[in-house]
Amino acid sequence: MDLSNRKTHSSGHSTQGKSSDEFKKPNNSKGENDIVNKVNISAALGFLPNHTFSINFKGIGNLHRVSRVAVTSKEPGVVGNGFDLGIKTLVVLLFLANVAYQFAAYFTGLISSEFYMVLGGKDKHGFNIVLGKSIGYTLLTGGLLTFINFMLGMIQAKSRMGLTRYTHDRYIKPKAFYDLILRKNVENPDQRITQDIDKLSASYMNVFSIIVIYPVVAIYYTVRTWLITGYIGPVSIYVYFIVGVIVSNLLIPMLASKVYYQEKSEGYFRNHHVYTRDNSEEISFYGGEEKVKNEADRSLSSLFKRQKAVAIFTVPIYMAYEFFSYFGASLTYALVGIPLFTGMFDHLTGPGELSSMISKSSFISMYLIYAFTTILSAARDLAYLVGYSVRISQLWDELETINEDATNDWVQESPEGIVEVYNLSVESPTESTLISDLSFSVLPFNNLLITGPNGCGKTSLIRTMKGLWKPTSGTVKLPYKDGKMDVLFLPQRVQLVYGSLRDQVTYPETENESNSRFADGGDYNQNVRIINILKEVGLSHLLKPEYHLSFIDKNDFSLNYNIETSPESVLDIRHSTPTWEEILSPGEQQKLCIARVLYLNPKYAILDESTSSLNPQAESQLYNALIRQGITLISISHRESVYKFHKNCIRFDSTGRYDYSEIAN
Ligand SMILES: Nc1ncnc2c1ncn2[C@@H]1O[C@H](COP(=O)(O)OP(=O)(O)OP(=O)(O)O)[C@@H](O)[C@H]1O
Repeated sequence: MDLSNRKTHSSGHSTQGKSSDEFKKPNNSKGENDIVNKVNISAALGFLPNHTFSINFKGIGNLHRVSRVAVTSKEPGVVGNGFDLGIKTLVVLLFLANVAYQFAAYFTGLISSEFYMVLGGKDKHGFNIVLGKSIGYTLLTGGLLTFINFMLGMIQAKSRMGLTRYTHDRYIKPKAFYDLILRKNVENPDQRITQDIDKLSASYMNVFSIIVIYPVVAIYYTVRTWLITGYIGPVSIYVYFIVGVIVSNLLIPMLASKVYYQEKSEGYFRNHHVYTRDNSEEISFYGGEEKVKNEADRSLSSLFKRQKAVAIFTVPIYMAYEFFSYFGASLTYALVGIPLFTGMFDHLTGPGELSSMISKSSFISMYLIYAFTTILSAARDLAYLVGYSVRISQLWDELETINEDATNDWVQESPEGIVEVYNLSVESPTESTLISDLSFSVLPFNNLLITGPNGCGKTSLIRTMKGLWKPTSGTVKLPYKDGKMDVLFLPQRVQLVYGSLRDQVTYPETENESNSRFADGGDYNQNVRIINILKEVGLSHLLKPEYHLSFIDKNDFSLNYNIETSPESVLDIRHSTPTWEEILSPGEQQKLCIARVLYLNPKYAILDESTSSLNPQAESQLYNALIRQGITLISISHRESVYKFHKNCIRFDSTGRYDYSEIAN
């Protein structure tokens, strides 16, 4: 039997195995590969899951839940379309291919005994037949393994797609991800969505097909071994594995904890370099290179110590692994000695008959060992799968809870179409009072300025008005148009989006919404509108092709025809990476956000420090543009320069009290 084939087959799932500690550590993709490689040496030892990942009914329930979502997903691409088979069909094909593989592996394994027979008997005709059979079986086994790996790849992609879309539908929606991140009950949701789902998808169908098929295979080869060696053969193989499991269970937890700490240090070390990259300009201005280098070196030294510990603790594991690998091979031949020396093979006298029987017997006991290895490694992988599905289910449970109580009934539609706040009291998540009993209303064109010391709760007020934070009491009434809030909230931190200049200005309007808004004049009107707005906010230089040429990817550029002659095509250049933050100054970024307000044209706009990076002249230009367009403004600002654009002012103190006054302009 060609062991390399069997290794290829098992590699489809064995690389998915993880140290239990990995589930606790921060996201670190390079480190994860390392840990997998290190722990993978356990596969041949037949590692059982260690105590942290005992498989219980609840865990299996989660796995069942996750699998059901993957298999029943109706996402395009997951269900069949044309020649593209659906996930359920692929799972059935995978199972059948695994069964077929068992037969092919059996006949391929016996071929060497047939070779011994024909070679021993110098049977040329027989040799040609066996050679032909050998080539045929090898092609069949190789073909089946390729097919199995292909099926696994397809199932992985499809189940990942189904699970991720299911999660996206619950996660990326109003309040859901905001509340999830605010509550902090489920850590690292991003890692669960991008990594855990992928890892789970990669192996669970394979693990199931193994767990369904291999016990039958193990029973079959146990009986065959028994018939050749008597009870002693299967018993010694069983004992061999029990010892292997015990040894591995003793050794792996020792290494796992060392690897966990190494991974943690690895994460810190990487963070230092991410920090250096993200703050390159600031570090250079401060001249902080030496300080930053010292920190990075300190982090490297800590990582080095932990890496050394892992290397030291790996020694006994490698020793055990090597011993068990070689001993397993010797054991199969030792077992063949039993029938040989007890006279069971004495009737074999023909040329090649004895060596053929030895080859056949050793193959059968070797396959029994292999079946055990596969079952045990699948059992270990199952424990990890349960771990992943528990993490994914936790995320779903939390999202379900959030989505069930995702009410913001304190925010209501104002019948008068104005902004009104009644007796609003707000606490921070740490339950300190920020605002008590606040009431005000903002009539159209009566712009309101909100000011007060840092941290007094100005942004928290607008969080509550948007429905993100639940107030301890009070209600908010806002104007609505076509069933949607007619108030645009511009957050303090600028958010630029992936995509073109057009996407920056039109965010968060969807393409369908733009299309219906500009249905009469088509794209042209939208283009004229965006170009005029960009000119109005002082960003007309972004409309020059030369401005983009130095930043765009050549491939992207080739998608944009007429760039030299048609200024509006400049709106659609997509940067290959999200470079808008890099290429625009903070002031330009704020101008782009105001351009958004002008484009979306809401009845009210709430601006949180939205002009803090602008010079007074640019600030005036933007405020005048907004006022000219008839948008009523509620501004949060510390700047004296904006007073003149407002009629009224709310000034908070740091105890939750406030003072409402008219601004004398
Ligand atoms: N997620 C949070 N968890 C705990 N405390 C928070 C959270 N968000 C805000 N706070 C606290 O609530 C208080 C009010 O914050 P808020 O952002 O409303 O201040 P602000 O008045 O807008 O300040 P600034 O003028 O500096 O922008 C602060 O003390 C802040 O630390």
